[in-house]
Amino acid sequence: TNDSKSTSKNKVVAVVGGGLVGALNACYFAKRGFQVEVFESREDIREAKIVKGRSINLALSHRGRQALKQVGMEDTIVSKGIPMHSRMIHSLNGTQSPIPYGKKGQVTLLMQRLDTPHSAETYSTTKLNFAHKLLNWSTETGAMTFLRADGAKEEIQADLIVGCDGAFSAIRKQFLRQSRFNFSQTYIPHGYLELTMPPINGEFAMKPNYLHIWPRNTFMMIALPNLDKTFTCTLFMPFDEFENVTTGDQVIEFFQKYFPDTIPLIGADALKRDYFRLPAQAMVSVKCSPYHLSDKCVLMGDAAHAVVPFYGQGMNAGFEDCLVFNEIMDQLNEDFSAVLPEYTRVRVPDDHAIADLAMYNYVEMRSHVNSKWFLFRKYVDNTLHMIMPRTVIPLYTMVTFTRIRYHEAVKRWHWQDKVRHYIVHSSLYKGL
Ligand SMILES: Cc1cc2nc3c(=O)[nH]c(=O)nc-3n(C[C@H](O)[C@H](O)[C@H](O)COP(=O)(O)OP(=O)(O)OC[C@H]3O[C@@H](n4cnc5c(N)ncnc54)[C@H](O)[C@@H]3O)c2cc1C
Ligand SMILES: Cc1cnn(-c2ccc(OCc3ccccc3)c(C(=O)O)c2)c1-c1ccc(Cl)c(F)c1
Repeated sequence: TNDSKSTSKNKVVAVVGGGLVGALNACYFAKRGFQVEVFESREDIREAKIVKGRSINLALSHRGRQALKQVGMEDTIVSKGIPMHSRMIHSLNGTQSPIPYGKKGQVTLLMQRLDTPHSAETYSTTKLNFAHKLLNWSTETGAMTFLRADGAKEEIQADLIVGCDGAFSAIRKQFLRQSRFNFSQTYIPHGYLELTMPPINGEFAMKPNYLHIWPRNTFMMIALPNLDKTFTCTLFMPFDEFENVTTGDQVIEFFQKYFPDTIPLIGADALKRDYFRLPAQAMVSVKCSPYHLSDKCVLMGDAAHAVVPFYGQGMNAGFEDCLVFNEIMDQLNEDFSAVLPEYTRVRVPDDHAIADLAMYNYVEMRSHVNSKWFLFRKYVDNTLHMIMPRTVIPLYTMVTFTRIRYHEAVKRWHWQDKVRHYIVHSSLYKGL
């Protein structure tokens, strides 16, 4: 019909979910001249404080930065971020060992979760509808039903629906009823809890430009710096273990055993109080395909692929979804009937690869990564890379500091493992 030829000017794109990926997507479509309506179930976050239980700070790396750059948002986010150029590995005896990420400029950037949603408002053609919760939508007519704060139901139509409503997506529910839709969901036995490490005499309690890691096999903790000179510490531990720690004294005993250096920095009283502020949160891994439904609807971000946070790539992968979709919109000049299936064909293998890599990291770290092993592994990676920079690129480097497609990085990593095996073994035989 001739309206598919009409310019994007008078087409309406409904972005369901105003989180990190929804907000960025709104910018991408608005920049193209579409009329964008964002529907977000939560109240306007300018009123609401920190969302309960959500990770409040995140590691932004290369893929995410490239996506932000495309819509001119990189500078504002980067200016409010703190660069982390190395990991700081905390051993049980309190020794701190820095391991640089690699070359200069290879930094991961601390990003505050609350920064992006309102960036979408910079475009006049974008309307943010808060307190609009999607209840259902029809795959025949594309009509969406929203529940508003006043309890009224509102029916909305759009030329394209972009499902960015997170790991428990209501948009994806309709996909589950389509034949040939593949879906898997796995909860891991670990939970996470966030603790705040306050500044000491107005200064960071630890070195700020590092991603602090306490690898203790089953128990892991990380600390990311915040602009207000606090650190947000995230403790990862099996739910069974969380259930064993029920009193303040047991918390201190546990930290004394595994993270002794953090007790004076978090403060024993704050530790006893904050530890019980919220229950440990669950972590789920969701994989599905296809990501689209005819020329009507497409899933992006956690709605398409929720990953466990052991690679710090969930948001980066979701942001890269927006960038890849935009590249395909250019290639197929915004023809949704061609863009959507091509997006599924290109993006599913990569998002499934990072979901697998994140789960692999979780299993690796949970089973045998303590500080010695962490240091050894990274030392080997960095040394091999120094000796043969074009032959061996550490997997973490490919994932975090390049836009090598996630599934290509995995293929290359398997190939490198063979090469490394061969080098080690052949030199062993020579030595014998
Ligand atoms: C502990 C932890 C640490 C993490 N650390 C990192 C990190 O360091 N780096 C990184 O890249 N990623 C990290 N992540 C992953 C990152 O948080 C997610 O990948 C990212 O938030 C996904 O963004 P999204 O917009 O797709 O989904 P969400 O951020 O979940 O946003 C979904 C939005 O949709 C709204 N919504 C939901 N249902 C409806 C509905 N029915 N109607 C309307 N609106 C709805 C929600 O209110 C929400 O605002 C971490 C995750 C966790 C849990
Ligand atoms: C938020 C964020 C950003 N990046 N990373 C990350 C993840 C894994 C890493 O190595 C895995 C490994 C080290 C040694 C041996 C095998 C695997 C490294 C690294 O190489 O520095 C960095 C995280 C993160 C997230 C959760 C936990 Cl629990 C954690 F520790 C870190």
